[in-house]
Amino acid sequence: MAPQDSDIPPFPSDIPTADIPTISYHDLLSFSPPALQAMLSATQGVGFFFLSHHPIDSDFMFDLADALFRLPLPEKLQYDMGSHGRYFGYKHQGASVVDASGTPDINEFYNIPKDDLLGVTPAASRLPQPAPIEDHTPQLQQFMRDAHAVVMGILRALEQGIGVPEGELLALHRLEAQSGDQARVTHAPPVASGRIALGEHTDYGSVTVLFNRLGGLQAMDPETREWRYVRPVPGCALINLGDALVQLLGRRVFSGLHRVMGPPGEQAKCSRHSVVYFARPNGDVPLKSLMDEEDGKEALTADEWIKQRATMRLKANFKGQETIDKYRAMEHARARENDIAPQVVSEA
Ligand SMILES: O=C(O)CCC(=O)C(=O)O
Ligand SMILES: [Fe+2]
Repeated sequence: MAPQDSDIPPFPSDIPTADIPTISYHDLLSFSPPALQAMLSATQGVGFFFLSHHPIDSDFMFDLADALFRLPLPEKLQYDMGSHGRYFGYKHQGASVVDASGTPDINEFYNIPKDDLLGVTPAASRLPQPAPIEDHTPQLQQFMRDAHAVVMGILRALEQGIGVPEGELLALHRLEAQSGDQARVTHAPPVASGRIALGEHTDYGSVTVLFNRLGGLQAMDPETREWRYVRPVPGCALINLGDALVQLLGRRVFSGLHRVMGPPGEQAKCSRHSVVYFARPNGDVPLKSLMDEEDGKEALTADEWIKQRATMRLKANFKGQETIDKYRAMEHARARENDIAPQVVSEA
């Protein structure tokens, strides 16, 4: 199935790639002014930054993904996310669409709930998990705690950089409170470089922590509106912000528009896994700006928002361009098209 690190063909050196800065986690934790400034420009521009010097071990998650996706399809379908009301479990290939005309996707993925793994959900309500997940429970718990801690570090740096009163964002993202946080593993079989494996989207939550070994991810350049491959940086996590956080911060930052294509060059021969931690606000948090006057509009809670966004691309709910347009404008590229400028952010 997916190749080991050592036998992955190199990412081609002759294709244009997205211009994504690398920022040290230590520098964000110490509020280094250049690091805060780099984070703000990235989250108001391309929407992504690489994070070096972080403590998260993601290697075992690639092995877990291999074991999980190798299970026979009928077994995976026992955990299908369509079978209960929560956005957790297995999404099979073709369950979502990648474009306005309804082309099916070629990614399968599996969402693992933070609340079930860390005991926030009462035992009787936890979802059953397949053996590869059960077998890795302690490591997964550690992965979730470490990824969540890194997200808290990023949120603290954003508070500092944007001028949110200290602790306000952190209080809405408590590890021990109910939320839609999840770890995700994905799998795409070898696909030609020009084919879309996962359609263009912004993430729904607060902060996404992504690990890639193979190319395939593309980010939209907000200036040129062109898609650019993201070259994975070994040892770094790739960070982007989601629409829930954009709303909490009154659009002072944006979520990066991205999609997954067949990997470039020689890498197109390989099966591809990615590993993700999606951090979201606690479920009952209303998604309205923490920093602006009340506009009197009823705000959705984080749980309501995630549910709407997460299910919009499932084939059963998808109504073409109408569905895509309804959830637009949190991302920079689209915001520019609609002439929404980022709000001014205080110098870090
Ligand atoms: O596979 C990747 O590199 C990105 C996956 C992604 O964008 C997602 O799962 O939301
Ligand atoms: Fe994504």
